[in-house]
Amino acid sequence: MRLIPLHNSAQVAKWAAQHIVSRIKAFNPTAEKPFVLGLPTGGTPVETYKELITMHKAGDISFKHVVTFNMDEYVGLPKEHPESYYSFMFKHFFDHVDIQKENINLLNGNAPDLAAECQRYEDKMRQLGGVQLFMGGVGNDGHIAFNEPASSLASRTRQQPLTEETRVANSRFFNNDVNQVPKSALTVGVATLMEAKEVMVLVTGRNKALALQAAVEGNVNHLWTISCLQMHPNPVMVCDEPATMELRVKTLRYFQEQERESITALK
Ligand SMILES: N[C@@H]1[C@@H](O)[C@H](O)[C@@H](COP(=O)(O)O)O[C@@H]1O
Repeated sequence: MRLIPLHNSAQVAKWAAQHIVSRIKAFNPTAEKPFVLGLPTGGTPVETYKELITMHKAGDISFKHVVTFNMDEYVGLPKEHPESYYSFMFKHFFDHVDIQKENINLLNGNAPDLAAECQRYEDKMRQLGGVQLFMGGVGNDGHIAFNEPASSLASRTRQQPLTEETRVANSRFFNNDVNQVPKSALTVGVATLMEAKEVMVLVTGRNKALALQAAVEGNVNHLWTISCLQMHPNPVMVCDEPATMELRVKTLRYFQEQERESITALK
């Protein structure tokens, strides 16, 4: 596992955006061979999307041959609702870059057959040769995408009930009214994420410190689904200082030493 310990969330956004851009460039995508990028929502990645937009506007990167798959979507929330993940993605990213509309994939939380919708999503990812890089965030309780505690580590894309903790955390986007937060979501599974060539998770803020500890120092455990990354061949966690508060000094020093070059290379 790589852990990139940075000072603040602005640096996390910069590092993550530069990493995505360098992966896309190295892949050299074309219409026939697009780069498949997995994307999250939430407060954490907003700054990274801003950095990507800045780099795009500066002419550093094109998303023309990038195909995206979002991690999750609420069930039953109209897609035009300002807090649907569909609306989020257009507002914070898609509307500002040159991605082609037909290359955008989001789960439809209003599909008449939700199981079929999840299968369609899995099939489409596979047809495109799988995800090259999946970016994610993490919930306070260590969930990745909407793989809530005790999700099977072999789970695939499916409907998942949301825990009270997650609904309370996300009520900040719904006028602080937990009753407005949908009770379930469609989410890619842990096993779906594990098939991506690389998984990059952004972890910022003191409230993510226990999740980061579980991911890096804990055992692989379905109660902290983020810990699945320990079994992934190519995971990278990018974090700020407050998120490292629960790590052992020795753990943190190890990664600071290990990643010195990549940290100093940050422009
Ligand atoms: N389904 C999303 C996750 O994908 C996200 O990682 C998490 C943390 O969000 P935030 O970045 O707002 O803390 O929230 C939601 O539950």
